[in-house]
Amino acid sequence: MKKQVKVVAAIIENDQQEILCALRSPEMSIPNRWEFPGGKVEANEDIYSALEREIDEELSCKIATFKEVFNGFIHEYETFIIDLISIKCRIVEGTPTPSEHSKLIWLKRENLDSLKWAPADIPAVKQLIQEK
Ligand SMILES: Nc1nc2c([nH]c(=O)n2[C@H]2C[C@H](O)[C@@H](COP(=O)(O)OP(=O)(O)OP(=O)(O)O)O2)c(=O)[nH]1
Repeated sequence: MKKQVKVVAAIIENDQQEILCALRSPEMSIPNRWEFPGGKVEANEDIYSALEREIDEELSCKIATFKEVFNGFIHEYETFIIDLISIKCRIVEGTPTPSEHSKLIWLKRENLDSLKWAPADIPAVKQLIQEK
């Protein structure tokens, strides 16, 4: 049976209504695809604290999360099943600086579909494009 992992992803919007997009590096799983930064929720961790921890580790900055899920989607990859939970956030301290990702870019909603997203992210991307 495939393992199911619970992953939280940050939809970080800046004052110019742009969204932070992160490119997975060639060394990561699902290489060279764009995603919303984040990672796996650990046992006994709530989704919001998990996201704050992941963003601190991956991007060296602090976020505040909206305490609601923007989009939840279960996607079956070849080797595992992902329960991807996307949550809107804003930066409260520091500037996002990549440590694992190849690149970070800020994009207006209408340009989000120009990127090659990780398959599990597509519903969240579509919802973002449609919401305004
Ligand atoms: N952070 C994040 N991960 C995503 C997204 N979409 C998506 O399919 N994923 C996948 C990629 C990874 O397999 C997994 C997240 O794991 P992770 O970012 O903690 O990476 P990891 O190094 O612990 O995982 P792995 O490479 O060992 O599989 O979810 C997304 O938008 N954000």
